[in-house]
Amino acid sequence: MATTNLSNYDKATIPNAKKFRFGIVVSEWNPDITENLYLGAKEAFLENGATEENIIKWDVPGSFELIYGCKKMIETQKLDAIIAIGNVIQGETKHFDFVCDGVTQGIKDLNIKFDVPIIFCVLTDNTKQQSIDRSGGKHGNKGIESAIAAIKMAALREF
Ligand SMILES: Nc1c(NC[C@H](O)[C@H](O)[C@H](O)CO)[nH]c(=O)[nH]c1=O
Ligand SMILES: CC(=O)[C@@H](O)COP(=O)(O)O
Repeated sequence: MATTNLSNYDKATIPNAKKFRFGIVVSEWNPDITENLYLGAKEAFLENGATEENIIKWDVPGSFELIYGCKKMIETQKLDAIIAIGNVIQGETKHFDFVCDGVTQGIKDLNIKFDVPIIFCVLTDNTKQQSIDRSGGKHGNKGIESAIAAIKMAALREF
């Protein structure tokens, strides 16, 4: 099955992020993965003109808590876009299915309810290796891709 890697982007096609303020909510489950996703996103923001003081990071216990964390961030911070970062890896039970579906639906609902785009950067993988490959490995870094999406959506939000 094809795996799309958008981590290598043409900077000339990305709006300058200097005037935007971004939030990043990061799940503490699988921190080796989520921290790499966060660092990829932060570096991409900075590379495209964002400033350190305009990148707000909050940590939450797990991917399911990304929903409340993003909601609270929207309600208390003045932001142009948010990235929700998590990594859910299949275990022995159906809990994987419920966490993945719950966070997907929750983030979708927030995108509908509020006027701040939330980018879905939750890796939902069968194996740890799949997560490694997508957080700075052979399939790129989904954190970078999410930051580019956040910049584009922040620009779109201005219309
Ligand atoms: N198994 C994983 C979880 N599970 C925890 C849930 O996200 C949540 O924190 C708990 O159900 C309490 O509400 N979370 C991940 O992010 N990744 C996993 O692999
Ligand atoms: C996605 C999860 O919550 C999962 O990693 C927990 O593992 P298990 O299904 O073996 O309890």
